[in-house]
Amino acid sequence: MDPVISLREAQATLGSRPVLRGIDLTVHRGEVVALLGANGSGKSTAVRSVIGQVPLSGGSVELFGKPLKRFKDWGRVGYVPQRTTASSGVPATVREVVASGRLSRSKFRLPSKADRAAVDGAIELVGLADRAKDSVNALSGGQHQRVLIARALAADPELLIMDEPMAGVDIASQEILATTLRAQVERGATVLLVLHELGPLEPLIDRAVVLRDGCCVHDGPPPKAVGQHALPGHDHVHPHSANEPIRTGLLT
Ligand SMILES: Nc1ncnc2c1ncn2[C@@H]1O[C@H](COP(=O)(O)OP(=O)(O)OP(=O)(O)O)[C@@H](O)[C@H]1O
Repeated sequence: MDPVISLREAQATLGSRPVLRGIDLTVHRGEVVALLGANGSGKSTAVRSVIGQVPLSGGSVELFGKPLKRFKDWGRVGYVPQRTTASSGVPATVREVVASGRLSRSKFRLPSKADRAAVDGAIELVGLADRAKDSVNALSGGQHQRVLIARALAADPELLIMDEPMAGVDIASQEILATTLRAQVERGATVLLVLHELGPLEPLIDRAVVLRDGCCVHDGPPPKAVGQHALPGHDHVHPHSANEPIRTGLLT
């Protein structure tokens, strides 16, 4: 098995708070792994440490078998940050934002025919072809999310890391994204997803890793949703106190 992500004994402190307290997370080539856990359990921090946005205070990260410090091949990695807007304050069209995701592949030369086709293909995949020339400022929250996903797909990444890609996306669009992701997996992509609910992605998930208070408490088959959490359309974030058992909606 060929590890694409290896996080070993990862520790991170934000402010004065220990947020990752010795996490092991390995994602092998071609696997689809869901990172689950209550609000504040450290999921975003874990994925941000994988791409070098959060420095580790202990432990190590490797990407494609290389220590993060020596990893330079960012065109192989697509990242969708936790819900944010695709707009940077500078007016940009959907196409321009998605094309920015191709820069790591096109090495800042003029875009080739293949670059343009990849950008168009990514926009098509997320169902925004008719909005390609619109300003991202004119999009809804869920459409922004789809632009960010298209931006990550534009470089044809071998590894896709997505932080709650379904947040705020309606069921119909979730189905579109599930189909998009299935196509990526079929072409051999490796995927790490932070999720609250597996929803339409459930059939794609090979393994689930559950965090609690910065520690890994489960690494294995995805837990089955039961009760109201299994209902289609169930999509809410649970308020969690530190002493409450984890109820991700998947474990109960
Ligand atoms: N920049 C920061 N400075 C200080 N503490 C932070 C910072 N970012 C996150 N934290 C804290 O780290 C903990 C983990 O945050 P993180 O965003 O990784 O959780 P999460 O599991 O992704 O949560 P959610 O499901 O709400 O997105 C939280 O307690 C949070 O308050």
